[in-house]
Amino acid sequence: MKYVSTRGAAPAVDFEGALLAGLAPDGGLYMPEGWPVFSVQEARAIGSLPYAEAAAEILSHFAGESFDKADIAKMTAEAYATFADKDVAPVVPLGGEDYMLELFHGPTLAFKDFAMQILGRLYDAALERRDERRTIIVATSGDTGSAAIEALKSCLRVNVAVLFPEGRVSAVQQRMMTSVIAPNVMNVAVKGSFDDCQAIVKTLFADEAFSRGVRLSGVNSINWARLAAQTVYYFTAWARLAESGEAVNFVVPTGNFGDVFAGYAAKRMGLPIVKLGVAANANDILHRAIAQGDYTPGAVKPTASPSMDIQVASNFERLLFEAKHRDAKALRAAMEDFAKARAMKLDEETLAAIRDDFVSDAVSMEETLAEIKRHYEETGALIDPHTAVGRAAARRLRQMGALEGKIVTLSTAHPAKFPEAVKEATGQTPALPAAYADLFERPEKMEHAPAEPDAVKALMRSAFGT
Ligand SMILES: Cc1ncc(COP(=O)(O)O)c(C=O)c1O
Ligand SMILES: N[C@@H](CCOP(=O)(O)O)C(=O)O
Repeated sequence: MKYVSTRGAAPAVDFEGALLAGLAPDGGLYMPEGWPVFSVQEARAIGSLPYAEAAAEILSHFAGESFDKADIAKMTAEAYATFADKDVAPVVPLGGEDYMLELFHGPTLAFKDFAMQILGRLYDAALERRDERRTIIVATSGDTGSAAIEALKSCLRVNVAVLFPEGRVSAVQQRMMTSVIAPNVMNVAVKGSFDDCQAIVKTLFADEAFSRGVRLSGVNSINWARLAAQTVYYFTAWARLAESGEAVNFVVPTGNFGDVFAGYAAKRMGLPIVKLGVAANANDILHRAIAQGDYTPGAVKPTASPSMDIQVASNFERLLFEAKHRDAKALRAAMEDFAKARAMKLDEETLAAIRDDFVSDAVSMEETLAEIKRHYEETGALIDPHTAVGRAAARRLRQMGALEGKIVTLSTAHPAKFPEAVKEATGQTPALPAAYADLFERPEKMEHAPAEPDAVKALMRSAFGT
């Protein structure tokens, strides 16, 4: 299996090349040259396997010649043994045709662990056999950072620099990153938004001398291997629900458009999905893009669901690539115009292609808190604010008739990562799992930087001696 850049000006690479590169050298994102396609029977057989085996099956299709299936199976067995729930990604009925897919049972309590626990092991194996090192840069709005640190902190061949927006992640999220004190890990509190952090990452990739010098790599969802691993839970959830092979809907709380794009990939791989619901918070650029064709970022607004406080969503480029029939030249021009104008209007053909697969909604902060309260009163269970955005959107999309039949909402984080919002909504404080009981007694270590690439470069050079 080969991987091509969405901007068409970089050579195709194999899975290992895409994994270790993160971003393509032309600034584009790698995409599989073609989709592996399964019949409904095959999808059911894969989705009904124990989670780690389903993951090995799907990932081996993406990995091609890069990794042996047996090696991948060993990695997935180890990776998902770190999860607290025996089902790894349990599906919880909510009544009627509504379900929740719980994705927060991994070591850092958010869905990012599903892919990151695999990526750490793939990096280890690839760098060991190449006898190479990499410097990994991560932009985070709170969850990717801790998942990456947890997965990579004991990789001997990588250094990890994590950029997070100062004061814009929850206290638990921050501590889960900054309390890991290891020689190959550096946390940087950046004065700015997540978009500023993500823009610095892309600038450093584009800086050829720096990027080549430090052997830069990235494990944000720009990295195709992240999305490949995230397709798996769509298969296992569907197999549990669709007794007669019928199609179901998924509603996905969305920020960088990675998780919902993994759902789209699953659909392209033959999984019967009616629609994918994009649930945004007040940073509603993706809802405006899908509903009105207007992809124009505003200033990032702080909300009760901080991990989704994102305007420029990296993976939207992957969707545009597909919607424009993989016309990389046209997309490259569109992305260059977008970089200059900070606005993009989607043409009718592109919009129609997107609307074949997606519906969308945006949920305000008041609605998010009201949803946490409603869910608690109706079920006795606490949900985190990102999940609440998904549930509120799912209910509204059903009421409007935009979604019919079974709806699975992705529950993307543990409520204890966002105790302030949950308490405000319900008066209850969700308890952190035992592994984090002393989180606030642990020492913290972090650097501080303005939202400037040169400042981050200097910190990376001094921390890692590169
Ligand atoms: C808890 C949580 N939910 C939802 C999202 C949105 O996921 P994505 O960025 O893949 O759209 C994120 C991060 O972005 C997150 O951390
Ligand atoms: N919500 C994310 C933002 C980065 O997303 P990614 O999926 O591209 O890594 C976070 O928690 O950091």
